[in-house]
Amino acid sequence: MPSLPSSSVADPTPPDFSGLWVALVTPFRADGAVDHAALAALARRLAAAPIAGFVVCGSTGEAAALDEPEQDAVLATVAEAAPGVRRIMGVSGHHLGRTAARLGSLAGAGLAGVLLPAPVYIRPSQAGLLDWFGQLADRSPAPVLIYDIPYRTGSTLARETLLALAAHPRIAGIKDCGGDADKTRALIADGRLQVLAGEDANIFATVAEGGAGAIAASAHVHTARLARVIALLRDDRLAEARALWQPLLPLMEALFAEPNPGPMKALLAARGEMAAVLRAPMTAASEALCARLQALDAAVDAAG
Ligand SMILES: O=C(O)C1=N[C@H](C(=O)O)C[C@H](O)C1
Repeated sequence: MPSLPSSSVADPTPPDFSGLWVALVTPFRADGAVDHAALAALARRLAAAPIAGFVVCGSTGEAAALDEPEQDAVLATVAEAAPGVRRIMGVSGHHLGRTAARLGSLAGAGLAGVLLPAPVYIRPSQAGLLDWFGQLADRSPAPVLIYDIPYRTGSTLARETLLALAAHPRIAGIKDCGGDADKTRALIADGRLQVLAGEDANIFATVAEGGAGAIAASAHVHTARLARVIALLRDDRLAEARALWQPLLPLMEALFAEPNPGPMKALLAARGEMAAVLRAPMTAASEALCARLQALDAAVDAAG
């Protein structure tokens, strides 16, 4: 196994990423511009729930369709609307120098962390992935969460690679969309990375097996309920957690029945919180799914 490049000095206190992080959508107006008023109102509403914080400009935030000034403006709006809530910023790319420079540009942003995926489109070797994350972590102004999402990046991070990266003092956790339960368990057993479920339907299993929490797009709705599920699981109160979780699952599955974040934006639009507008190539959810989402959303409320 290749070794890590040189790294920075360890943080004295390891950061705590446990709990529920909301992977924020970026609302757009009908003319396609970022709807900062809707974003601020959304951040204020969610800040009242017991969340760990926000993930800004992740895949749910349509970061790939935002230029850097827009991403900075989105981050600023969230920080201003909910100043007491921690923020993780998504940073992705496939050019090492430009991605490192982007990280450097966020130095004064007061971030709790950055969420870094593998370089998209390139499909490097495991040694190349180790180098990518190691070099970026060396230069990151905030603790790094590895975003393991092979179906978006095209690169699978092997268990050995992740365990090697866990030795880096700036790499604190993983958003786990890896689709490999054995790998998830090995990381939890190893204990150095905080494992956050990144697939909404896997939240229960991951946290029940010792994961620290979740980063979830579905957390825009029934937020307190989902946060409670995680808290109960972390407290070994399985039956109570299951009772709250089960009514959420059909809605969660429907929220990913079409490409995220179309369904979530449709539901938030039906609640009057924003327009159901996405930037190309993402598309709005179908009318049939919108109707189903509203029925499933009401069913969670009815479940009490
Ligand atoms: O943006 C995120 O973070 C999330 N992305 C996943 C995705 O790739 O669609 C879903 C998850 O709920 C949060």
